[in-house]
Amino acid sequence: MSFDLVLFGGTGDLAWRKLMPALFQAFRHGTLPEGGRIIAVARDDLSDEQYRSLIQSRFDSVELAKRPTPDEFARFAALLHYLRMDLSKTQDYERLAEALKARGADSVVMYVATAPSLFTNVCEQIAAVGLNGPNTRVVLEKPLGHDLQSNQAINDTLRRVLKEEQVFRIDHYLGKPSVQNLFALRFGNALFEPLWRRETIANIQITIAEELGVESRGAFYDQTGAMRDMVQNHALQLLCAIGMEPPINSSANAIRDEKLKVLQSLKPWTLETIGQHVIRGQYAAGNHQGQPVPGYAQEKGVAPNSTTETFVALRTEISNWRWAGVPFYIRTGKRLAGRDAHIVINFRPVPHPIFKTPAGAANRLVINLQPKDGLELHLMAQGAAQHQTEPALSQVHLNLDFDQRFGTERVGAYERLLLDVIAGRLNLFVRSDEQEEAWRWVEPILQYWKNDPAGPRPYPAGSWGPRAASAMIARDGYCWSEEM
Ligand SMILES: NC(=O)C1=CN([C@@H]2O[C@H](COP(=O)(O)OP(=O)(O)OC[C@H]3O[C@@H](n4cnc5c(N)ncnc54)[C@H](OP(=O)(O)O)[C@@H]3O)[C@@H](O)[C@H]2O)C=CC1
Ligand SMILES: O=C1O[C@H](COP(=O)(O)O)[C@@H](O)[C@H](O)[C@H]1O
Repeated sequence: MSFDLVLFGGTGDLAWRKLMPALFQAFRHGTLPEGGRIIAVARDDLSDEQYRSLIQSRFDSVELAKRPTPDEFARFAALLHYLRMDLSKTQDYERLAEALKARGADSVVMYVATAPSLFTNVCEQIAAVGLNGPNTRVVLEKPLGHDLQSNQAINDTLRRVLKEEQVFRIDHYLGKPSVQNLFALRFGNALFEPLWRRETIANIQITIAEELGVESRGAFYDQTGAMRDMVQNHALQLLCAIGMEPPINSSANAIRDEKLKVLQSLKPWTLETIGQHVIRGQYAAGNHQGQPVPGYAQEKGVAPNSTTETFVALRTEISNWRWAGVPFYIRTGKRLAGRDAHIVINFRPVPHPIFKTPAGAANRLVINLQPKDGLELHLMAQGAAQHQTEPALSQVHLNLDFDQRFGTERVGAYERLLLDVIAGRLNLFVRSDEQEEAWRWVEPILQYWKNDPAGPRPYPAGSWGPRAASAMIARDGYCWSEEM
């Protein structure tokens, strides 16, 4: 099957850091279909050879195991081409159309890795030159819009020029092997299903902690913040994977239908619940791996008086029969104490204890997403022979390490997602209604913050966020995983 992959934004940060390394890995693994052509598009005046040299030099900063040998790069480079285009100019799309139509590949993937402000224009222009036929797939990066209204406007444009099944909205968390294992855990095993409900589960915690700050993306991030950057998409997708009903089959729409229902069932916000259950923070100067680091407001591209949040912790509920009354906590932030994404399922304690147990002890399933990838099941056990009249139990855990079991060379998120787009598989992409529902749910919080003079709470870089996040969960009688 021949394909053309047009990479709008071919000289940008995402293309260098994520997409090219992922395409090379697919090439190395022999999974990139034969007969492919990758056409990078940007405004610089470059020849194919100059573009290939640029890409080759960028591979020097890729970890050694993922770096091509000269021979591998020479073969990979033969797929790379460059087309100079200004995406705001109609006439430039004619040249693209000529290049693509002359070849007539079986499928054409348009990966729009440029500023979000160009998304709708690119899609309209593609259609205007007749490149929106059934063999075209358009990949759109996040963020798709800034709020519900702008997201709906983008989706309206997309609907006018493309069919929903031609649109691949990326959420790269769905491409992570650890997140796919979450679906495998729930829907490939019968063991947990009877326990996966309000009667047995006390609360669920989703943490996506980042150790890094905003790096070189300060100007972008300052307009975005953690709610739009991480909660509206990645964190809510994880919540859907945990909370959804088993889909009727593994088709994209069956999975998306169930995720949509979870989003529609999220407890609506009131001013009172936002005030009590949503904590926003911003990192102040602190430490990163023993070295002092500046606060967020001192980062390049960030306004010195910025009120953008770099941390969010919140409590919500899924209002349906399975989950009514079970708190779901979400927490994400930059410059936290470690890079650690995991989900904790805290089961209820035994109803009638006959053993002495550590305070607050109960079964717990920890789903490690990154950097560890695996499962930990925490159980109670009696250790060495006991002579007390009242036997005491301690906590032990079964530990399943997927990196050890399957190796760390598993297909990475962008590699998997790119291969899926080329093959036309939509399962790991987000449908417009899901995305709109997620925006609808975060919207009242964004509005509330606009009028909240208090601003985000400072937290020292290298900590676990503002103390108010611990106080919020403590009001329910629980604590975050690192305090357990
Ligand atoms: N970088 C990241 O880690 C992530 C990025 N994203 C999203 O990916 C997208 C790209 O981000 P990123 O790579 O960081 O952005 P960059 O600013 O680094 O790159 C933008 C790219 O678009 C090109 N471009 C901009 N304007 C035009 C134009 N008018 N005509 C032709 N090309 C143009 C630029 O080339 P030139 O200006 O030379 O023409 C460049 O290649 C954004 O939507 C971002 O939100 C999402 C998740 C993570
Ligand atoms: O989408 C984004 O994700 C990254 C975190 O991704 P990860 O795969 O490294 O966990 C985040 O740093 C970035 O701000 C956000 O735009």
